[in-house]
Amino acid sequence: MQKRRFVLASNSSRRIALLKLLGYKFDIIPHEIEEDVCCDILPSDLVQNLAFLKANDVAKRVDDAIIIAADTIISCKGAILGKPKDVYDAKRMLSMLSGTEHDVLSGICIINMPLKKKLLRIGRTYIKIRHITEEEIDAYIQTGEPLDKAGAYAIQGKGKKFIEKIDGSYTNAVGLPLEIVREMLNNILNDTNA
Ligand SMILES: Cc1cn([C@H]2C[C@H](O)[C@@H](COP(=O)(O)OP(=O)(O)OP(=O)(O)O)O2)c(=O)[nH]c1=O
Repeated sequence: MQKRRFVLASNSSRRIALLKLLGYKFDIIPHEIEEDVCCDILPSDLVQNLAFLKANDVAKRVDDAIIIAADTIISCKGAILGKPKDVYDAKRMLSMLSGTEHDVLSGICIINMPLKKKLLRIGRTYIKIRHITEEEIDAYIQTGEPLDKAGAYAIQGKGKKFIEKIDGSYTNAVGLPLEIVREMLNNILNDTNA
């Protein structure tokens, strides 16, 4: 049987670390997509579309492989939050999220190039954030942690102190729902033609 090559289309150190936990050997080829978090689309459609664009971007640059990509956004009171543009945007996001509840959505796309098949799934985690004072927001932004995270916080980092409640997959909030990815990869490996 032809040896399958797995590729993670990501630059995220968190996604790389999470995928390693599943025990698969994989190459890392960062996508080159400019993510545009627009608001005239359902959050669930947006996050899956972005995950597909990332996987498809790398699929154009490799021979037959199984490509995994993901995208994570925050959906809060009708607003969609991606990564902050700058420290001011990070402050806007954290002020909006302070004292509220919201969903973290991660879209997963796996392209099985040998079979020309595409799998799309979505993970959803409910998060409740306590009230955060302006001084705490400014101090948190100073750490730099918020600047490359959707919603300008990291549940797995210094941002954990703001989290009042988590309902659902922790790894989904970090950016790669392992339960879902494991199931998708098992489906692909069980696919007799793969
Ligand atoms: C909500 C939340 C997001 N994040 C991260 C996950 C993602 O890396 C990032 C959202 O940005 P994404 O655009 O999903 O991903 P990325 O640009 O970091 O990486 P790539 O597109 O190359 O795969 O926010 C956390 O690390 N912790 C959290 O609690």
